Amino acid sequence: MPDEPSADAAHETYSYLGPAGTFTEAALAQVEAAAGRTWRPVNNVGEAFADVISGRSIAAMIAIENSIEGGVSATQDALANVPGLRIIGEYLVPVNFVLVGRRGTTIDGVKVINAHPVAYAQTRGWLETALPTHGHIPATSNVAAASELFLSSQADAAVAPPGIVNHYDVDVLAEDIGDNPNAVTRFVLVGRELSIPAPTGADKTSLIVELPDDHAGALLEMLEQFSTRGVNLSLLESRPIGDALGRYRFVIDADGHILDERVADALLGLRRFSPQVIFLGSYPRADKQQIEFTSRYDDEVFIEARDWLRGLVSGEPQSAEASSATDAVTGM
Ligand SMILES: O=C(O)C(=O)C[C@]1(C(=O)O)C=C[C@@H](O)C=C1
Repeated sequence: MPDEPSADAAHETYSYLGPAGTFTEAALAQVEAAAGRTWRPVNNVGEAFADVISGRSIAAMIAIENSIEGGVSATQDALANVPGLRIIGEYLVPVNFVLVGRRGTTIDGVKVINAHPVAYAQTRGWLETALPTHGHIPATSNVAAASELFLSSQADAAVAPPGIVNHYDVDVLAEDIGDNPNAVTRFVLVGRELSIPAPTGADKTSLIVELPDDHAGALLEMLEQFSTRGVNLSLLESRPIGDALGRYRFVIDADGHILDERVADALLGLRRFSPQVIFLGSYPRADKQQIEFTSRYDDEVFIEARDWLRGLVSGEPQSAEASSATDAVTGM
């Protein structure tokens, strides 16, 4: 089987949305373990995840959220539908864009533009003002948008990362065309490794959760699983499940790590409540911001409460000193 990658080769390979020069490649450049390894450019999220599942690559770097456009739906849907994937790290890349054309193109001659849909959404305001009658052809990545200008593309120009001039012989027709100069894209490194990185105190847990049969308050009940354990959410997005109109799953990022008692307890609550909970991983936050929560959700409070229950069940006499787990732990 000539196509079968050797275990060593897979161990050496990281997949990313290519070709070279994409923002995804810039995210992969932040991964220390990927330095000096093979970087395999792919055309879409499905191909990247197939590499990981088949063992061709040890991990894949994938865009998951943009500060302007929101969640990258192709990634969220693939994470919901491809079993066996785990997020092992997150990375942030500031994004801004230029408009480029083949040598000699002038901006007045631009009628049709190649652009990745997420990049197009981030430059739409500028394009609608500068080129109000333009047409748009979607591209598989920002760099592919520019490279296609040299194939049989109908487009006159492309939305691309500023570094594109290092890869292709193009004229820059306009700079800084992003609608928001502070735009950032969040990327995740996805692997198959089921062991969970140790907690750092600045972690995130990603989940996909379905609601039980349609009933009033179901979404509120799901959110209560977090709020009653003092767990803050940094992302909550709905995506259609796809089997019928009006059925949604929820993509969730919760502050904390599965080894934090309050997060583990929220997961137990979700598991009892929801017909499907997909655990995508607990991993260090890119911004390294420590998670803050009130002391009544400390690990020790959960542990003391469990010990108390165990004591009751095994017939131990109750201590009169503290009346609740929080009091016992905080000495209040
Ligand atoms: O085309 C690229 O450069 C990418 O890395 C892909 C991608 C994305 O998939 O969202 C990444 C960042 C930008 O926000 C737009 C496109």
